[in-house]
Amino acid sequence: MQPIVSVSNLSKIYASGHQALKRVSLDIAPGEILALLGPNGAGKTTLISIICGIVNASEGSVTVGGHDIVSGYRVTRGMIGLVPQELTLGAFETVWNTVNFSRGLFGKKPAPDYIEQLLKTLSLWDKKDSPLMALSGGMKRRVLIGKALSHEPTVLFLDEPTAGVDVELRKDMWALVERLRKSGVTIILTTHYIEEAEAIADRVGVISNGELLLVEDKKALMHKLGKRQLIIELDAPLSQIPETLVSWPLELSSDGRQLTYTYDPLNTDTGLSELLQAISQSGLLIKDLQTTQSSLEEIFVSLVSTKS
Ligand SMILES: Nc1ncnc2c1ncn2[C@@H]1O[C@H](COP(=O)(O)OP(=O)(O)OP(=O)(O)O)[C@@H](O)[C@H]1O
Repeated sequence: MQPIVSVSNLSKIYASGHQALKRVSLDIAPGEILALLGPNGAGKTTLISIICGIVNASEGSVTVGGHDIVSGYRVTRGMIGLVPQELTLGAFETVWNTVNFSRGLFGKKPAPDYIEQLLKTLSLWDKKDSPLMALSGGMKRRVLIGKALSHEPTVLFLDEPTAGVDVELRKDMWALVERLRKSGVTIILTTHYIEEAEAIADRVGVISNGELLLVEDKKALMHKLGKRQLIIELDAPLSQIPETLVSWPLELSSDGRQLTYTYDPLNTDTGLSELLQAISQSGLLIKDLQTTQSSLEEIFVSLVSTKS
């Protein structure tokens, strides 16, 4: 399938001499949710800003829907909706007027039915006549999304959509992103929150120091890089690991009640059966067993730290 957004060898050196992007290449498939994950200053906003035509690239090229973003700026900008990081809204205008006005800026004919549907999707319909200053922070964020979607773009960029938002609202936002995807919009979001990428993305891109370290299917990434641990809770505490088990890479907890065995779930031979047999042969009684999978956060931290 042809990518909806294609970024090729993109570099950006700001006038200050700072290189914010280093030869980034990335294809985004129609209808996917891609999360760009990276620490402060990694280059996420710079990447989005170039694709949206707000910042010029120093090198490389980008196409949106097959059109070059420089020579075909009007077409590509019309295909894109951008929700910026900051809340930049007037105070006295109503929700209805704000969103309709944004549509007009793209030279689109009024479409009250579409805007009504959009405001309903965003749970803003009952606020359509409210002035923006009367809205909560979460509602204002949704108005920004409404503005970004007012001209019916096919690609939506969300720059840190849930920064500074409480947990409940964050979950609402995730549900909203899923609803938007179902309506056929491709979504690219930047985030510092690993759990956000874990919760909603199909693919995850990790940016650090202007470099795209990887872009991978979220599940495959967690599967590939994730280690699993078997935690064995013992019936009685141990002061040390018994002789018969010292050849196993086991860790004993400080209270002597837990043994932890770390293994690679992708290995055909995880050693689990043999380990459990050896434990039973050594006379230890097992009270409980549990396994844990390392999270995207651990994977992310280890990736970024090995590269810096
Ligand atoms: N106009 C500019 N002039 C000079 N340097 C800039 C400019 N804009 C951004 N930078 C620098 O480029 C780097 C990347 O910034 P960018 O805003 O793209 O990062 P980010 O990943 O979006 O960070 P954050 O998560 O904090 O928003 C940073 O070091 C930043 O200071």
